[in-house]
Amino acid sequence: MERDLKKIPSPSKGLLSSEELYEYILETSVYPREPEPLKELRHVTANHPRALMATAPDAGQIISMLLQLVNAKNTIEVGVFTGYSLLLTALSIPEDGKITAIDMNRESYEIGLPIIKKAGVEHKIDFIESEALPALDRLLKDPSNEGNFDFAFIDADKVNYWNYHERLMKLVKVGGIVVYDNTLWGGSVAMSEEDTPEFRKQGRQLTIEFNRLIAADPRVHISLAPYGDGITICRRIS
Ligand SMILES: C[S@@+](CC[C@H](N)C(=O)[O-])C[C@H]1O[C@@H](n2cnc3c(N)ncnc32)[C@H](O)[C@@H]1O
Repeated sequence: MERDLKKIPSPSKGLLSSEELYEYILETSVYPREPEPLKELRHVTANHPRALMATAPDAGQIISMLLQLVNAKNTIEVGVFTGYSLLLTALSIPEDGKITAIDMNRESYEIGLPIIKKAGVEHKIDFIESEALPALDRLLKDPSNEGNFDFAFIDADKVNYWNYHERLMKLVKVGGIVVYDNTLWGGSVAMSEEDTPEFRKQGRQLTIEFNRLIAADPRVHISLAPYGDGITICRRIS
């Protein structure tokens, strides 16, 4: 029997006023337009014990639109997991586009890889199994990489977001876009310390600090948008 992949639950990260409202957005606007390979990858990832790590489909939809709006061809991804955001990037950039995808865990990438191959987009991906900071520093050692990227998506360890940002301000061209995931951290950024569940406390502090720094950074225009777990869209302006 054919599975109805539209029905796989994507848990709300709690930012909207009700689960029903989030479901409404997914059911009316996201799932009907989600490419089949992405549905399949979302389904495969749903069985993973850390399935919640995957980029939310509604965030994916706007990221795909941004990629196409800026005609992104050469992109960076930090934090691949099973590859939802990676596959959506690969499906959104042209045939000769390239994604430098960095994750220290190749095992999870391999869960999604058969679907990426079946979708015919593996040739666009250069997967680097590494800690992200040294990998970005290696890219920066080659001067031809400076300003050579049109787009970057960052979805890894929050403790390094500002370190990634400093490197991306050299790698991504002026006019290019950098998107940071989880910048509302389950809504905890607006909670008091006492009301914040223990497991969210450290991420909350790191996210608040990152949001403060990026809001004061004159090198970028920004928009913190409540898709998924919150995404901050930056456009490099200098
Ligand atoms: C939230 S998940 C990424 C989700 C992914 N964007 C998706 O759509 O499924 C975070 C990923 O970052 C990776 N990661 C965490 N810290 C890292 C680091 N310092 N260097 C490289 N990868 C890291 C983890 O291995 C994990 O796969």
